[in-house]
This record gives sequence, C-alpha cells and structure tokens, in this order.
Amino acid sequence: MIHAWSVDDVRAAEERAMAQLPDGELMQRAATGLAQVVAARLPDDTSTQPLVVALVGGGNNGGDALWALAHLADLVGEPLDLVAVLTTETPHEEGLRAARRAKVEILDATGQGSRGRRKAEPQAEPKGRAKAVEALGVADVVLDGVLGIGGRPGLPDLVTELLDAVGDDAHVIAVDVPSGTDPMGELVGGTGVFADETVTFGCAKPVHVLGTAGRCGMLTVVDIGLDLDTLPAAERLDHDDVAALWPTPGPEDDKYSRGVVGVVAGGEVYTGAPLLSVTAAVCAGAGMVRYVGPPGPTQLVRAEVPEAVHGPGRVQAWVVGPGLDAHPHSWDQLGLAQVEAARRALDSELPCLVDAGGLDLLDGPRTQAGARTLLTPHAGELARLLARLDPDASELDRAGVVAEPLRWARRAAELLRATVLLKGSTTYVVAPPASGLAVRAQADAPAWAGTAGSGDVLAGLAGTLLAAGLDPVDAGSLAALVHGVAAHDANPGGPVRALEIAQQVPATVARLLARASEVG
Ligand SMILES: NC(=O)C1=CN([C@@H]2O[C@H](COP(=O)(O)OP(=O)(O)OC[C@H]3O[C@@H](n4cnc5c(N)ncnc54)[C@H](OP(=O)(O)O)[C@@H]3O)[C@@H](O)[C@H]2O)[C@@H](O)CC1
Ligand SMILES: Nc1ncnc2c1ncn2[C@@H]1O[C@H](COP(=O)(O)OP(=O)(O)O)[C@@H](O)[C@H]1O
Ligand SMILES: [K+]
Repeated sequence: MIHAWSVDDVRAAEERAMAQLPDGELMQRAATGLAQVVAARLPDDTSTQPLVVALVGGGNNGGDALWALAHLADLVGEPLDLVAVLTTETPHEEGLRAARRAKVEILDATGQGSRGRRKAEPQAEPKGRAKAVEALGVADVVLDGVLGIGGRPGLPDLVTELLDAVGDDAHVIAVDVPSGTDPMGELVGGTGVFADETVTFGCAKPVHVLGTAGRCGMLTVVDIGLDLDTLPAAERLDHDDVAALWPTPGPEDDKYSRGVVGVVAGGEVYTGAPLLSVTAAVCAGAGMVRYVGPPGPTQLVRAEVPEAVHGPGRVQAWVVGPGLDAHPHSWDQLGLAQVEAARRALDSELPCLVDAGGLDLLDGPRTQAGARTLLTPHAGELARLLARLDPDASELDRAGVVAEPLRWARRAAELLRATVLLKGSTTYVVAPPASGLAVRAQADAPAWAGTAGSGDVLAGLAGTLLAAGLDPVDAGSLAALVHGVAAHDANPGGPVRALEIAQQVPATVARLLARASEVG
C-alpha cells in the first residue's frame, strides 16, 4: 500500500527534523537523492554529451533543483551539460551559488535579470528565454523544480511557455510534485506538468495517489529521515495487498460462513444489470448469491447463472440498486414490489452496497444507525444525489464533481454517514470524515473499462466482499483494484465487455493471490 501524508503533516515533520539537524541538511539529503535518480536516467549512448535542464522556481523546490544540478556535476564524473533556467527573480540563493560553483549554465528566462536589477529597468530582450527554449527542446532530462508543496494549482504563463518547448524525447522528472498540480490532490485538471517520473522526499503526498497521480508518472520516495507521527491522509492499494485482504476460505468454511450476498437489482425494464451483478458476485467467490427480482430478470439469471438462488431470504450483505427503477408507475405492480424489496434491505441492519437506482431511494442516513453502508455512484449520480439532498449543492452537476471529486465524495459521506465509492478513471473510496480514515484512491483499470454494465460488475464484486465481512473501505477499494486488473487481464490493450470483466475475476484473483506465495 502506498501511504501519503498531508502537506501540513509533512511540514510539521520537516520542522521536527530540522530542529535536530544542521542548517540545510534536509535539502542536501533531498537534492543528493534527486541527483542520484537523474544520474541513473542519463542516456547510455556516450557519443553525445548528455544535457540536463532544470526549470527553477522561487521556493525551496527550486533550491532542490539547483543543488541537484550542483551535485550531478560531481556525481557523474563524465562531461555533462547542465543548465538552470530561472523562472523567478528570486531563486534560492545558496542553491544558485552552488550551481554557479559547479559550472552550471544559468539562464534567466524572466527577462529581468536574476538579481540586483530593479523592476523599472527590464532587460530589453529576454535572451535567456530564447536560449532556454532551445535547451529545453534538446534536453535529455528536464527537472521540474518550479513549485513544490508550497505551490497553488496553476502555472505562470512563462512556465507554461517553457514547458511547451520541452522536446518529446526528454525524460521529465518532477521535483517533489508536478508543478501546477494541487499538492493535496483535491483539485483535478487545469494546467500542470505531466511528468515521466516524480522524485519526492520523505513520503508520498496526496497528489501522488489521488486523481492527480497520472501526472506524476513513476514515483520514487527519497528517504530524508522524516518521522511521520500522524495517520496518512490518502492511500492506494497495490497488487501485493490483495492476498492479505481477499477473503480466502479455510478448510472449515462452508457456503454460509463465506458469506451470502443478496442482490436486489433490475426490473422488467432493466433486465441486464442483475445478470452482471450476480455473475460478478458468483465469480468473486461468494458463498452463495441470492437474487431478488421480478420474473423477467429472474428467468435470465436462472438461465445464465445456475449457481444463484432466488427470492428473499437470509444474507450477510445486500447489493441494492443496479438497474433498479426507483420511481415505477403506480400501475407497475412488479416495479413497486421491487422498490419495496430494496427498501426492506436498506432498512435492515445488514451491510448494504447502494448503487444506481438504489441511490434515488436514500433521503438521508440509513435508519439503522451504524449499519455498514457503501454507496457507489459515478460522478453524475453523485451530483444528482447531492443536488437533491444538500441545499448547499443544489446547482451541483457532473462537471462540478469531476473537478473536485474528493470534496463532493466527502460531503456525501458526511451527509449520509456512509462510505462513498466514487467511480471514474480514478475511483475514490471515502469514509465519513468523523472516522479519520484515509481516503483510498485506485486507478487500476484501463479506459476500456468505462463501458455500460461495468459498474454493475463492480457492485457484485464489492457486495461479495462486504458479505464476507470486509469493512466498506477495504471492500470498495479492493473491489475497484480487482475490477480494474480483471478488465485489463480480460483483453490486454483492447476493448472489453462488462460480462467479460466479471468472468475474468476468478483467474485475476488467483493470479493476485499467487503473488503472495511467490513473494513470501
Ligand atoms: N522544508 C524542508 O525542509 C524541505 C523542503 N524541500 C523542498 O521544498 C519544497 C517546498 O518549498 P517551499 O515551501 O519554499 O515552496 P515551493 O513549492 O518551492 O514554492 C512556493 C513559492 O511559489 C509561489 N507560488 C505558489 N503557487 C504558485 C503559482 N501557482 N504560481 C506562481 N507562484 C506560486 C509562492 O509564492 P506566494 O505567492 O505564496 O508568496 C512561494 O513563493 C518542497 O516541495 C521540497 O521540494 C526539500 O528540500 C526537503 C526539505
Ligand atoms: N476512463 C476510465 N478508466 C478506467 N475505468 C473507468 C473509466 N471510466 C469509467 N471507469 C469504470 O467503469 C465503471 C463504470 O461504472 P458505471 O458508470 O456505474 O457504469 P454502469 O452503470 O453502466 O455499470 C466504474 O467501475 C468506473 O470506475
Ligand atoms: K516541482
């Protein structure tokens, strides 16, 4: 699992460390680790002299980049071209001196001159900028040292212009965080660096695991001796976590002890969703799957999934809502009966996964306080839910949720006292804020997984894990991981239909469980 700590907690840990260490020691550790990574990324081809260009901002992030260039000169031992492009009039002073001593070429791209020139006397021609653009176009490695954890989202125009000049073949390494992104990972989108690799210091930050993670590329954490004494703010499960969490039956287990999952889904109109959820539950290894629905989808499930049983009965968890019509016509007796079955499940004390049409049945927290609840909306469904229930969000739409997924998932978790799994290319799993639990974010699925019915499969998978006794955060995040990997395994690099994702789950789970025995 990757754990990430909030910017405030990192700053506090840095302060504690700095109080014990000589001045500048932490930055030296950071810059040395960064220089070692850069050295390892230099091209093997020795016929031309490698060129490393750093974009340097005004804070300590720029200081890291300048010191890393200075250390590189010593570290590599071979001839190197090193260039620092200043995007600020006030670069880190010691870092700049060190870079100069190490014969790093300093280019001032601000057009103001780096020091001593007053704003009233601008340099006529920003020659530094033209040379910087040229260097960036042919650099082997580009270091983004513009903004670190002190950065606000967005980039100055000058930096955007310089980034546009970076050649396609350059290996872009973000120092600590990709500049322009929100270090806390709350705001997604906007301008910001897309890095091939990010070298961070002390620990991962939320930006590295939340929806902004795609901008970070490969993540390396350089140990600078921080002692984090708080709980992480964000987490991501990786493949090696599956074996520890997945409910694996022992010799004494039977179908009941493994967990029966009930599925109240679909109706005479949406007949396919139940089949997908029930298939996924069976394939995820539920002890038993019970389907509750009207004759049409029941016949379909009977024909396609002989393992399932039908009608109300005892279960350990309910999946409520895939393909459910929450507002059937008054003459639609079968539809009304299905809504009644869904309400009975929601009013029970049992763990419930609430998806799609089931979300339309919620007017607040479930009546049985403390009943485990996992809501699984996509962005549009979350916007609809909050616009209906939260007077402060009456104008919220899908785009609003996509821009600030965490904010709105948290809001729903608080309002409905439930864990919210917000689906998308990054899937967030957010427990009610009072729990103090870290947000989980998974991005394991290929974009091909964004296909109709894929969410019904996820619901069956996560519901099975709830029935096996997992808490909603583990059930949701583990299901999202396995769903994503199964979507990949079913047809690597190509399209996949929802049913195939479900059918791939047994093999994918076996493969992920086998990793533990290989590693262990
Ligand atoms: N502390 C330590 O011991 C260690 C720290 N380390 C390193 O320090 C980094 C944090 O350094 P930092 O605090 O100086 O902040 P950093 O991100 O470099 O710059 C902030 C500056 O940018 C400005 N600014 C902000 N947003 C902006 C925007 N959108 N567009 C334009 N400008 C913007 C903002 O100005 P403001 O407007 O807020 O006055 C401020 O001046 C950290 O990521 C790591 O790399 C390592 O060496 C390990 C040891
Ligand atoms: N771009 C994407 N990349 C990866 N996974 C995606 C992407 N878009 C959607 N998904 C996943 O596909 C599933 C879609 O679920 P949902 O929207 O509920 O579909 P449906 O209601 O048709 O079953 C979710 O698991 C979601 O996380
Ligand atoms: K950076």
